Amino acid sequence: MASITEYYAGKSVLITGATGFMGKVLVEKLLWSCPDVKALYILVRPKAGQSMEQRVSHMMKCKLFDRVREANPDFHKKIIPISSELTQPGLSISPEDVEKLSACINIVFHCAATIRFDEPLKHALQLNVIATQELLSLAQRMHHLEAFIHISTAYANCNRKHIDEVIYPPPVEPKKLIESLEWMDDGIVQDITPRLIGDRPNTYTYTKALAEYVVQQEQDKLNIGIIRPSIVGASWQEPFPGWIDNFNGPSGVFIAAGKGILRTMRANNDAVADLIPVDVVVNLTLAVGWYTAVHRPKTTLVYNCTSGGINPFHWGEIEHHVISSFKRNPLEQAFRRPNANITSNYLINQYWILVSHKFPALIYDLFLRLCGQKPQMMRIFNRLHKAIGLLEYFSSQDWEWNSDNISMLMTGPAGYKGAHYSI
Ligand SMILES: CCCCC/C=C\C/C=C\CCCCCCCC(=O)SCCNC(=O)CCNC(=O)[C@H](O)C(C)(C)COP(=O)(O)OP(=O)(O)OC[C@H]1O[C@@H](n2cnc3c(N)ncnc32)[C@H](O)[C@@H]1OP(=O)(O)O
Ligand SMILES: NC(=O)C1=CN([C@@H]2O[C@H](COP(=O)(O)OP(=O)(O)OC[C@H]3O[C@@H](n4cnc5c(N)ncnc54)[C@H](OP(=O)(O)O)[C@@H]3O)[C@@H](O)[C@H]2O)C=CC1
Repeated sequence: MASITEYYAGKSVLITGATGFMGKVLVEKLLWSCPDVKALYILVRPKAGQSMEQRVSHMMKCKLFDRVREANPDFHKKIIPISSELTQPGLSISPEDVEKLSACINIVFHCAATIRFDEPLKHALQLNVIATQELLSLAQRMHHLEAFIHISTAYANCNRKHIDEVIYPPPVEPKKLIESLEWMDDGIVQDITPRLIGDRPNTYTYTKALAEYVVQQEQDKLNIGIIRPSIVGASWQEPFPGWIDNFNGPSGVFIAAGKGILRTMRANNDAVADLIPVDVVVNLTLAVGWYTAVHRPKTTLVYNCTSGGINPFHWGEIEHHVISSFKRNPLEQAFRRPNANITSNYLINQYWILVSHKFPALIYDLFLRLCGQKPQMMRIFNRLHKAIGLLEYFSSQDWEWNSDNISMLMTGPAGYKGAHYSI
């Protein structure tokens, strides 16, 4: 049986979301560990005044790609950008590119999504659900497709306490929701969003749950694997320890604490902080791609890519590690010396917000005004409070994820022993 590295040799891979946090690490790892991969087709849109080509060339200069660049200075030749805006009909891929992809792609990794917790429902639906449907339709036109791997989230079913590696019935039939929202203006959609999302905390988890369902609907036609990572953090080992390029999830909170801005946050000290390093998720993704293509499971397998069941780490411990490490390695231009407390008590948290956040911000802004400068601290705190308000749901409770399929992959007859793909 082909090893993971052997499997990818000579294959053409399509990746969505390759410019994102996880997508970049996936591209790097494929180029590094599977040097004989034939080509990586990546769907990219122009953004922020940069063309698709400029964005890709900028991305390849990133430190993340140092080891690949050193091993093969021509590595960029394997990356083939395809212009695509996923929110447009047909993913706005040109007919020529559709032909090209249909003729050569062997495996699809669908990473693109909006991961914002405050995304308006229509947009979250458009990107996370409708674009996924469009990609599935494109995949069905691919003559040599061996596997379609969809990246979901462990929190797609966060309205449950125990989460198995199954696709749960969707909160609503996606097709009906898409049809209904089509004629509604944004104001109406905003008004009914809380009723629609029900016991889920945001449009992100809601639309990711719907996306899992639409992916599963194609299981008779495609060979599918679904990966559900929990809270994806900085790299553990590869390409080097500690790589991260965003403020998502807890990383923005950590930086705010390191800058001495964040002094208090509502979280449950004893709740499991289900963090998973990005390189572990990427290793699993490549292993799942290989397993799905080679073993062709009869039904869609779901992989809960979580850490809490194996190596639990708690928010209380994180607080200690974050603060002590910023005390040892202080950040530049900190507002105050780092010192943060997490509490599960609403009133205590409100008290410390007043005393340790708002009052110092007020004083500092007054000082800035007196110096003839624009006040800024209260604005920063308001944004921080909005962000942590959206994150608290996840740091205040525990979930239990079954991870039998991950164990099967690592230790079962598939023989995946983790060499070069530690999970
Ligand atoms: C010391 C004690 C520590 C104890 C830790 C305790 C608890 C940890 C807390 C939380 C853990 C829960 C994590 C749950 C994750 C669930 C897992 C998932 O499924 S994945 C996807 C996760 N998605 C996200 O994390 C996205 C969340 N972010 C958003 O939804 C939005 O960014 C927002 C928070 C609503 C803010 O939106 P806004 O429009 O106001 O800002 P922008 O996003 O446009 O960003 C503007 C600007 O600010 C920077 N930024 C963004 N977030 C932060 C932040 N948290 N802290 C600091 N700065 C932040 C951003 O980079 C932009 O910068 P620039 O303008 O320069 O580009
Ligand atoms: N980060 C996390 O903690 C977790 C993430 N996940 C899942 O992992 C996957 C990747 O997440 P992550 O890398 O963190 O997310 P990022 O936000 O870093 O990346 C999102 C990617 O999607 C692309 N994208 C977004 N909108 C469009 C669009 N309209 N057209 C084309 N491309 C678009 C982005 O492209 P562009 O650069 O052009 O914006 C980017 O490449 C997602 O499916 C997410 O749900 C699951 C659990 C946790």
